[in-house]
Amino acid sequence: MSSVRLLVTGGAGYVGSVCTTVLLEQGHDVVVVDDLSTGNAEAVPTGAEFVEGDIAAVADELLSGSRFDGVLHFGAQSLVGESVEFPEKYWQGNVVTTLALLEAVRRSGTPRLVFSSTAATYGEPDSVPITEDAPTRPTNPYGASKLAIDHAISSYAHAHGLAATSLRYFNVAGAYGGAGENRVVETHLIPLVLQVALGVRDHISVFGTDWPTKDGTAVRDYIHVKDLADAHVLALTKSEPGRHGIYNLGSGEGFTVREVISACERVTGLPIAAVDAPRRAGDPAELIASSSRAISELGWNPQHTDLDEIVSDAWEFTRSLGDRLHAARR
Ligand SMILES: NC(=O)c1ccc[n+]([C@@H]2O[C@H](COP(=O)([O-])OP(=O)(O)OC[C@H]3O[C@@H](n4cnc5c(N)ncnc54)[C@H](O)[C@@H]3O)[C@@H](O)[C@H]2O)c1
Ligand SMILES: O=c1ccn([C@@H]2O[C@H](COP(=O)(O)OP(=O)(O)O[C@H]3O[C@H](CO)[C@@H](O)[C@H](O)[C@H]3O)[C@@H](O)[C@H]2O)c(=O)[nH]1
Repeated sequence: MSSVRLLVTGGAGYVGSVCTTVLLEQGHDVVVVDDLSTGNAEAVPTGAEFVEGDIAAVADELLSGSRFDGVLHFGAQSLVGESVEFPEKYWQGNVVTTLALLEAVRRSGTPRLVFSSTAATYGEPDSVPITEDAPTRPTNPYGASKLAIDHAISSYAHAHGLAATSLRYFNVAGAYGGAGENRVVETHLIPLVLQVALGVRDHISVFGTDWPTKDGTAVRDYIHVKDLADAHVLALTKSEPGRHGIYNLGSGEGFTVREVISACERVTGLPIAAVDAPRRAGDPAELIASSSRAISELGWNPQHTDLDEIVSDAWEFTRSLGDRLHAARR
C-alpha cells in the first residue's frame, strides 16, 4: 500500500500503539487520538501526531479539518467483568462514541474504516472453532455494545459507500517494537501472570475452576499482537466501498488458564503462585477462532501462533517496564 494518512483512535492503548508502530514502519502518516482513560501518553509511538481528547468531541473537527484516507478505531472500553457491573460505561463509551465517529466519517467523506470488534460478540458458542456465521449471543454488555456497533457500521457501509472492516479479535497478547500491555489498571491474564513472575504481585487468581473444559478453567485463543497489526494493514488494502467485511482473528488453538500459567512458568523459568477463585461474571467457558475467512479473503498469514513465543515477547516487554511497574503498584 502506498503511503496514506490515517486517524488511529485509542493509539495510546495496547493494540492501537502496536498497530501505529507497524503503520509508521511502513511509511504511513498517523494521527492518534486518545483520551488516556486506560492508555498512557508515553505509549504513543514516536513519529505519530498525538491529539489528547475524547473521540466523540474531536472526531468531527479532525476529519473535516484535513483529508484522511482512513480511520482505525481501537478506542473503547473493553473489560468483560467491568461491563457487567457498569453497563452504562459501555453503551455510552462504545456505542454512543462510535456513532459520533461514524457521523464524522460520513460528513467528511473519509473512505475507509477498520473497527476493533471482538470474539465477545458471539457469546458462548455452540461449537468451536467459531466462524463468522456462528450465532451472535453476547454474554456481557461489552460484547453486546461491540455487536451493536458492527450492525451500525454495516448500515453505514451499505447506505453511504464506506469501505468498512470489523476485525473480531480473540485474546490479544505479546508485544512488538517496544509497545505492549501497559494499561493504567491491568486486568488481562498474561500481563498479570507475568507481573507475578516479576514479583510485582503475590499471586494470580484463577477465575473459575468448574468450567466444562479439560482442567476446569476457561479456554481462550491467544493471538500475537504483531499478527493482528498485519491484519489491519491488509484490511485497509483489501476493503471495498459499500462493503462491510467481518473477520475473526485468532491462532486457532485454545489454552486453559492453567495452561497459560504453565507457559509463563516455562518461559520465565520462575514459579507462579495461583489461587483458585470464583468465576468472573460475563465470562464464556471457551472461545477458539476459525480465521479461515481472513486467511482466504485478506491473505492473512499469521507468523507467531506459538503460545510460548507470544508469552516470551510479552515477558520481554513486562521486564522492560521494571521499576515503573513496581512504582505503579505501591
Ligand atoms: N486486548 C484484547 O484482547 C482485545 C480483544 C478483542 C478486541 N479488543 C478491542 O481492541 C481495542 C483495543 O483494545 P486494547 O486491549 O488495546 O485496550 P486498551 O484499553 O489498552 O486501549 C484502548 C485505548 O482507547 C482509549 N480510549 C477509550 N475510550 C476513548 C475515547 N472515548 N476517546 C479517546 N480514546 C479513548 C484508551 O485511553 C486507551 O488508550 C478495543 O476496542 C477492544 O475492545 C481487544
Ligand atoms: O486475573 C485473572 C484474569 C483473567 N482470568 C481469566 O483468563 C481468561 C482471559 O481473561 P482476560 O485476559 O481478562 O481476557 P478476556 O476477558 O477473555 O477478554 C479479552 O479477550 C476478549 C476476546 O476474547 C476481548 O473482547 C476483550 O476485550 C479482552 O479483554 C478469562 O477466562 C478470565 O476469567 C483469570 O483467571 N484471572
